[in-house]
Amino acid sequence: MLAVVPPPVTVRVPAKVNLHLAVGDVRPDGYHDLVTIFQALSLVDEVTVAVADEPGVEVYGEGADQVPTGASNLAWRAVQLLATHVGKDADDPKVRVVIRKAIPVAGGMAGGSADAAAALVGLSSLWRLDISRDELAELAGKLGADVPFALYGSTALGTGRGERIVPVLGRHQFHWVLAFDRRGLSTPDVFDELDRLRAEGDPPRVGAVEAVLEGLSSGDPRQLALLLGNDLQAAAVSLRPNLRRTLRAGVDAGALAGIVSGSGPTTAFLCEDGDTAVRVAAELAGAGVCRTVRVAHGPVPGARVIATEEPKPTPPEVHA
Ligand SMILES: C[C@](O)(CO)[C@H](O)COP(=O)(O)OP(=O)(O)OC[C@H]1O[C@@H](n2ccc(N)nc2=O)[C@H](O)[C@@H]1O
Ligand SMILES: Nc1ncnc2c1ncn2[C@@H]1O[C@H](COP(=O)(O)OP(=O)(O)OP(=O)(O)O)[C@@H](O)[C@H]1O
Repeated sequence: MLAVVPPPVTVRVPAKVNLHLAVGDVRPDGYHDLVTIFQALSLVDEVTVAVADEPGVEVYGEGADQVPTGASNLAWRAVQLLATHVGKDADDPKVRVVIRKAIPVAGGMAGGSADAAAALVGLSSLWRLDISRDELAELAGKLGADVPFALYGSTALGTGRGERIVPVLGRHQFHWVLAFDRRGLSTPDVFDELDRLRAEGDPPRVGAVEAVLEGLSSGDPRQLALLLGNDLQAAAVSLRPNLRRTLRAGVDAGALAGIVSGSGPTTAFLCEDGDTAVRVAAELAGAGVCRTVRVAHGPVPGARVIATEEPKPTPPEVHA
């Protein structure tokens, strides 16, 4: 009898921006305690997993040449972790992973984490596993602090290393412009720089998270704009002083506020509405302060299997 090979599974997974990122002291394990509000945006990677005799990873799209295709690829690490968890051979899982990237690499938007979350969801379907999202989230937390959020998407409060996720309810959409920088930034370097700045002085700290939750529930981008904040911003700007100019240029172009996204160097600009976002994007692209500009909205759902015929959204792209 012929064995039936299941068809490939494609998963769409969003980038994130941190609307609020409060960083505590460094812990004995080298991580920092965080209180953060994540929002998933309509800037997505697509990850396809397929049964294959020749295992491996292929990467296409935004920044593909900077992404490892070997054992250090986060999506491949997810394959191996899930294989071990369900008793398969992690060294020969008979899976091929194809990643189509739109999320900037080392951009502070959790692109690698998103791909890992997508691989977990895709394999659960390919291998027909009876595994809940909460069980997947347990595994996801072992891969990186940002991975569990990419499973859930929408808007959520993250605590611990950022891996403990509680959904934030809300039905309002917000409109963003994202400015990609010319080169990526290493997340550990940015946390180290914050520790250094704190040892030397008193870099700004964000306010209380409750105010941001209220701003979100109001649905008023003007109110939310006043409350956006990121403790890592001073460190990212210290390592990349050009970000100061980018942040200024976005606000000059008509955004309500701009912040560094996570550990940067991507900057995210909150706009009044979708039309304003397109105008701000065009002006920012013309200002020559960044590599590429994208328009996005959020919140959007987390990693989910898509029908193969579902068209990929193509956010307006403007090259600076
Ligand atoms: C900056 C954020 O994107 C905000 O959401 C995340 O905190 C980073 O999450 P991530 O990239 O998934 O981080 P991981 O891959 O788990 O950790 C990479 C490195 O970042 C630093 N790190 C990360 C998360 C955290 N809460 N404290 C840290 O100090 C540590 O040096 C760690 O070794
Ligand atoms: N699938 C992947 N996609 C992107 N980068 C990957 C992937 N797997 C491994 N990496 C490595 O991880 C590094 C960080 O990439 P990533 O895009 O996740 O950063 P980031 O968006 O700044 O992450 P975060 O916001 O979670 O800190 C890259 O420099 C790359 O070498």
